[in-house]
Amino acid sequence: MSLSALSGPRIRSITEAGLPYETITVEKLTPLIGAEIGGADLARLSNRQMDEIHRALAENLVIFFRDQHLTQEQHLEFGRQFGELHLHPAAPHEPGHPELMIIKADENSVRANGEGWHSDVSCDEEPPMGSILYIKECPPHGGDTLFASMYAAYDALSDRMKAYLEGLTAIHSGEHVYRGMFAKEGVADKPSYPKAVHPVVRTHPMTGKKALYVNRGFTTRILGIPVDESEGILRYLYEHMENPLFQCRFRWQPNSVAFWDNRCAQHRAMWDYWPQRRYGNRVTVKGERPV
Ligand SMILES: O=C(O)CCC(=O)C(=O)O
Ligand SMILES: [Fe+2]
Repeated sequence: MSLSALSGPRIRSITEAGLPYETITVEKLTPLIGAEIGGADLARLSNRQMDEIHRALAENLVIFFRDQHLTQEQHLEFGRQFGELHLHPAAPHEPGHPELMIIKADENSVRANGEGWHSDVSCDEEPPMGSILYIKECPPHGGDTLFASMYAAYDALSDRMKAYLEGLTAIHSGEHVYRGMFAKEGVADKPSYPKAVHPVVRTHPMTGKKALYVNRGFTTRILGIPVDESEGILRYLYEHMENPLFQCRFRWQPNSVAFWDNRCAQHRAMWDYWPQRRYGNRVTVKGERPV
């Protein structure tokens, strides 16, 4: 994301925190994370609604919309209003639309997308800022998605642990995640997958708040400490961040949309509905190098 994208309406919307919303409704799922937004048709948004959606995302980390009827183009266009779109390094996409990732599980699946806790594509040098998942078909129950606040997980660490983590960096690797993952969907493997080094604690560029930034999916090793120490610390941090106190859980209906901020939230999809089918598309917005 360019620096100019961080000025103007985005900054203004954050500074309005605490004021009532005028053009949308915002119903929190929990005090710390998640809110359902009403009164917004994502295919037709006023500038004021866009500002308020920005602000609702910054305040709630993940926001949900019901009963949306978007064409593929409208889904992409909604994403573009938040920045350039990200191309997934491995996952299948809709024909003719490389930015429209397919999220699908049915009776033939041996896996589903996002079954473990992760932040999307954190193995990229510049991991995506946000992901906009539009589920079109889902079972009557099951297939929920869990989200966890990495601000809350960071805040709840002891001062000693915060001091210890300060300045540490970790390797995030896509290799073990993506190699062979989409073979069944007919996607050939690439020669290599992204790998990056990111700070263990990052500062959110819009809110200025600190968030834990290691995840079970991609983070393989904290640098600058012995391997066994890295394993021990990562194991502790993963257990810590999976405390239900930091989470919300979204129950999908057909035509729901979830928009999460990968910089401060992790998520995990529940594949508890086999052999039923769940289908949708994800549009992913590019982000910046974590600092
Ligand atoms: O299917 C879901 O609920 C989430 C899957 C996932 O991890 C993603 O779309 O990034
Ligand atoms: Fe994901």
